Formats: sequence, C-alpha cells, structure tokens
Amino acid sequence: MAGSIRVTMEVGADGVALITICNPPVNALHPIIIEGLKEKYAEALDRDDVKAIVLTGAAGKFCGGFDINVFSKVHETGDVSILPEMSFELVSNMMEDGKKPSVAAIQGLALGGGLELTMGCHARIATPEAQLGLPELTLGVIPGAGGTQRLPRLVGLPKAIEMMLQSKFITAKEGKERGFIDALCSPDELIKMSRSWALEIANYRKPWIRSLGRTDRLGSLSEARAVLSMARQQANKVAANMPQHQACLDVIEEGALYGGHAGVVKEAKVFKELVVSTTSRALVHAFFAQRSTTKVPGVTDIQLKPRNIRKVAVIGGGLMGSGIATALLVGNISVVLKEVNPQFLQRGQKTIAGNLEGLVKRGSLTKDKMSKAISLLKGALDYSDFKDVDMVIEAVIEKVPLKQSIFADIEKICPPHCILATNTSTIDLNVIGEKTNSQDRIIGAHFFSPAHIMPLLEIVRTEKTSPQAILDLITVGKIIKKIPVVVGNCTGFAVNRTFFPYTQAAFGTRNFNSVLVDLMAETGRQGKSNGKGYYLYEKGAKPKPDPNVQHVIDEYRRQAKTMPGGKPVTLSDQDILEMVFFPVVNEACRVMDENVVIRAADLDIASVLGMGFPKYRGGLIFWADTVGASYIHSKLSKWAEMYGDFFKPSSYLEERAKSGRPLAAPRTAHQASTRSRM
Ligand SMILES: C[C@@H](O)CC(=O)SCCNC(=O)CCNC(=O)[C@H](O)C(C)(C)COP(=O)(O)OP(=O)(O)OC[C@H]1O[C@@H](n2cnc3c(N)ncnc32)[C@H](O)[C@@H]1OP(=O)(O)O
Repeated sequence: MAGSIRVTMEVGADGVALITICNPPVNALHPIIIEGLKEKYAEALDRDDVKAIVLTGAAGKFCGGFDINVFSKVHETGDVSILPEMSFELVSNMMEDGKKPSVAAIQGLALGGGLELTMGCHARIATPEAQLGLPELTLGVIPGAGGTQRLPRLVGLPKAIEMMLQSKFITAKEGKERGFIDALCSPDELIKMSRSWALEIANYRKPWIRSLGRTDRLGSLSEARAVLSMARQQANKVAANMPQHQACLDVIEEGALYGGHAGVVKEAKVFKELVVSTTSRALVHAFFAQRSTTKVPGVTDIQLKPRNIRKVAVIGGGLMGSGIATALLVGNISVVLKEVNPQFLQRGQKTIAGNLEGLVKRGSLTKDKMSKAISLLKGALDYSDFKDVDMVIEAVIEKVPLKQSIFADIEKICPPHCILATNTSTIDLNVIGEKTNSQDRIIGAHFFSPAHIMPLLEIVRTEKTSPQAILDLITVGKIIKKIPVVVGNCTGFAVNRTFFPYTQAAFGTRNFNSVLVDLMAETGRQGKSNGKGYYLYEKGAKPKPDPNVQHVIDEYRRQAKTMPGGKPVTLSDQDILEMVFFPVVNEACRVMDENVVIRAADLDIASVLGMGFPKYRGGLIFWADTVGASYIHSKLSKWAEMYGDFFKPSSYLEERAKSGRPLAAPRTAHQASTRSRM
C-alpha cells in the first residue's frame, strides 16, 4: 500500500523541481503524502540547483483533498492528534513564504486540501475543465489548510462563501475568469507552461504573489460585514442543525477583521473542534457508506465483467416509466418506450421531453445532450423492437396479473441474455415472474419518483437472480448516475418496508390499517373529490382546514384509545419524533435481521437518498445508534403496552438492547446462517 502512496521530485536542467503527488485513485492527502511534501519542499528549498518549484498530481488529477479515512480514524479513536498538520508548516511557511516560487499545475480536480495547496502557490496553471472546490462542509468540517482565508482573497468574498458554504465546484475556466487561475492550457502543455511560469516568477518577470497578504479582492470591512450577515441568515435557513456553516463564517470574519494569519490560526482551532463533532462523524460515515453500497459479496468480488447494456425497453410511459426512460437516455442508453395505444405513447414521449427540458433549465444538461437523448428514444406499440434489447424495465400499474402476462410475453420475445426487470415498489418478484422460466434474469429496478432526479436505485434480487444480472444492473445504475443499493425480495423490499410505519405510527395496529380514513368516508368526507376532507376545497381558493372535522378525529381517538380520561394525550415534539421514528427503526431491525440488506450502512444511504432522512444524521441506523438500542427498546415496550403490537420491539432490537452491541454491528456468523434471505 505505502509503495503506491508517495511524493516524487525531479529537478530539471532548467532548475525547476517538479514535485508530484501519487496516491491513486484521487491523490488524497494521506499522512504519508503530507510528510512527503514537507520533505521534498525542504529539499527543493535547500538545493542550490533548484530555482523554482512546480507542484502537480499524478494520473491526470491534482488532488482530491485530505484523506477522509483519517477522519474515520479520529472518529474511531477520538484522538485528534493523528491529524497531520499541513496549514502552517507546509502551506504557509514552506510554500507561500518559501524563498523559491511555487506554481501549481492543475488537471482533473483540486478539492479541499488539494485546492488549498494550490492557493499556497504563487500561481496556478490549469486545464480548462479541472474541477476546483472546497467541499469540506459536506463532511461536517471547514477548510483546514488556509482555504477560508486565501479563497476570499483570490476570488472575492461572495464567491468564496458560495463555494465553501454550498460546496460548489467551479471549473478552471471559470477560475481563470475570476482571477483564481493564472493561465489555462491543454494537458500536454501543462507542465511545460507551469515550469516556464515558475522561472518567470523566479526571475521577477512575473509577480510573486502571496495570497494570504492580498486585500484587493476583499472589499471594505463594511462590505464584508454585509456579505457575511446575509450568508449567516442563509445558513440559518438551510443548515440550522449543522455547526460547520456558521463556524466557517466566524473564521472568515476573523480574517477579515484581523488579517489572514489571524484567520488561519482560528481556522486551525475550529477545524479540530469540528472534526470530532457528531455532524462530522455522521457525514463522513455517509460519505463512505454511499461508496460501499456497490460492494456486493458474491457479485462484485468474483471477477465477473459487466455486459454492455446498449438498448433498454421500458414498458409503460407513465410517471415512472417516462422518468426511467429519461434517466437512461441522459446516460446515452437507447430506449424503446412501449405503450398500449398512440395516445398513451405520445403522452409518455411528451413527458420525457418535458423532463429533459427541465434538466436543461436546472443547468444539469446541455441542449446538445438533450437533442442526443431524444435521438436515442423510439416509441413502440408492440414488441417488434424487443428482439435485440439487453434489458426490459416494466413500469406499468401495480396489478399482478398484468405484470405476470408481460413477463411471460417478454421472455418469449427478448433475447436469452436480456435482463427482465420490474420497477414495482412492493410486489414480490417471485410472484411477478411466476409464469416464466427465467428466474435468473428477473430483478427489481426500483426507482424513486421522479426517477430522472432521485439518486437512489433499489436493486431487488430473489434467491435465483444471477450475479451477472445484478452486476449489469449495478453498472447501468452507475452509468445513469444513480446510487444502487442491492436488497432482498420481500413486501416493500428495504426502503418502503422500513418506512411503512412512518405513516402509520400515529395509528395503533401492526397491520397498518386505520379506522380514521373509514370514519372520514362514512361522514361523507371524500377529500378533494367532494370538496371536503381534513380541509375544505373551494375552486380557485387555497384549501382551508375544516374545523368541523374535529368530531371525526375525536371519534377516532376514542376508538384508538388515545384519549385516556376523555382528554387527548399530550405529546411533546420529542415524543412525536420518537413515536414516528422508533417504529421505523424497529422495522429496519427486522429488515436487517432477515438479511434484506447486505449491511446497515446500505439502509442509511437508502433512507437518506430514498426517504430524505437527514444526511447530517448519518442515515437511519447511524442515527438510531446515537440514540441507543436500549432506549429505543424501552420506549417501544412502553408504547406496546399502551397502544398495542404496532410498537412491539423486534427480536433483533431486543437482542441489541440486551447485548449492548450497536444496531449497525455486523451479525454474528450464527445469526447470519439462521436468517438468510439474500
Ligand atoms: C485539509 C482540509 O481542508 C480537509 C479536506 O481536504 S477534507 C477532504 C476534501 N475532499 C473531498 O471532500 C473530496 C471527496 N471526494 C469526492 O468528492 C469524490 O470522491 C471525487 C470528486 C474526488 C471523485 O469522485 P468519483 O470519481 O465519483 O469517485 P468516488 O467518489 O467513487 O471516489 C473514488 C474512490 O476514492 C475515494 N476517495 C475519494 N476522495 C477521497 C478522499 N478525499 N480521501 C480518501 N478517499 C477518497 C473514495 O472513497 C473511493 O474509494 P473506493 O474504495 O473506490 O470506494
């Protein structure tokens, strides 16, 4: 491992020392790299044959920032001292204040500490599409190597705050327009131009600029205060429950008031405080959890190669089908969209066009790519175009007989390698494939609406689904920019099943029915369809709560026994949060107990991406472990006695509460062998 992590230095006849960061895949700043940079810089500054320095990254990338694994280590040990120091000794003292000029040669990406290294240099040369950013706040921390001070001095305070607080990347092309990048060139020219630029600085033919000392882009103090005040208000709105946004603004303000060096000193202190915050623990967990979902034992670790999925048929052009088709088209995959009649087909094609236009409006698709996507779409009213498809995704209404007949048909018509996928959100795949003999090719491709926007793709496998089919669908998922999570086959699969209780927790039965809706219907409250439900609906007016519905709710409360002594129970916000989410955690425990998911972290990511669970809580199970299995078990037990079995703790939860093992802890070998579903 250490062999592939190294910093190299070559001193050319021109007197330029080329220092290169090598740490595949993104040249992350592992402690070995930081130490190596210090060593090479010390040597370069000391050698008489070195006039100037160029810093770059290997394999087409500059640097993806500090090694986030080190954060995980700090979280495991609580020992902040293992964080290598780079801000003062390396960036400020050796690079920026060193007696020889440094130029950064940037391609691919320069993020976080990587971008901070470039800002310690006296000039930056880049390829136009290189991605530049300070995404530290997405990890619950702030830039920790001078970025909070140098970026505002290079691009101005408003842009710097936008880049840091929204973790917004810019291209080097935009960086040039903003004066952050000194020159753009092709990858082939990059090192040559950077060497020349560094020598020009050394010979005083180009300015030798130390970013930390610049004030020309900072504006006046009153302007800075106004910008910071606006940013604080915005941060309060979008990140009220996270500490790093306000903390970042505090540090920026310190530098605006007392100078760049004072700001760097405060930054270092705040960075270390935030690294051990609950938010950072959760966000770093989510970072790695999101990248581990596609590590599927028995599928991605058996040297299988994904097949090329060139053409996909989507059956059903409704909301889901058209969204799925849109996602595939944007991923440059040809789509045959089949519907039952010309009207429905036309409607589906129109929806797809609308989706694509929406993506262009959002700035996430260029007009050229929209045209390319549309050119890959073909409409169909029969199966004649199915003879050469590599995958079919059925996205029709949730009626079992219809799905079964479709699968029987496509099995006959499609090529034998074709993957037969369904977008069903809850129906057992074995039931859907009952009338076929292709169980190895049947798989769930459960998208979340809107399918061309929501990042989660729940891949559902039965005991018979082949590893090849799973790998192929994972690969397609990645191509269309989804986060695939592989789950087992059961009613509701992992995400919907886990969150079924979320909508039912106010009700008293385990089997998810509720008399309230029946009572509403019995008292003539059909909702919008007859103008009254919980609200009164008048044409052209905003729905208004209907005070007369109270007697229906009181009757329901009486039947649900939530009015002891004739008065409704009073619940605090915390009570409500616990009564809604603890049953969800309880169901998640059953999902893990039955091995419907490979690992708890998959359920964390699925909850965040599929159900909007806060990422800064790390996902459902990560959060539940911060609350504690024992506490959750005690509350559910109490409510089960009061309100019935809906709240009855699962055996998995009970076992973890008793043993003290975290809910996320892997199952023991014995547990795994007795309850396998995957
Ligand atoms: C000093 C201070 O300012 C603190 C900092 O610098 S904090 C770190 C700041 N940097 C980041 O937040 C960048 C995080 N990484 C990304 O945004 C993306 O990985 C990427 C844009 C760099 C590349 O994206 P992509 O091409 O999609 O590849 P993956 O995300 O799948 O990543 C590939 C593997 O590289 C691992 N990895 C990426 N970045 C880091 C990192 N900074 N430290 C450690 N490891 C990193 C990632 O986990 C993937 O590993 P795997 O084993 O292949 O899953």
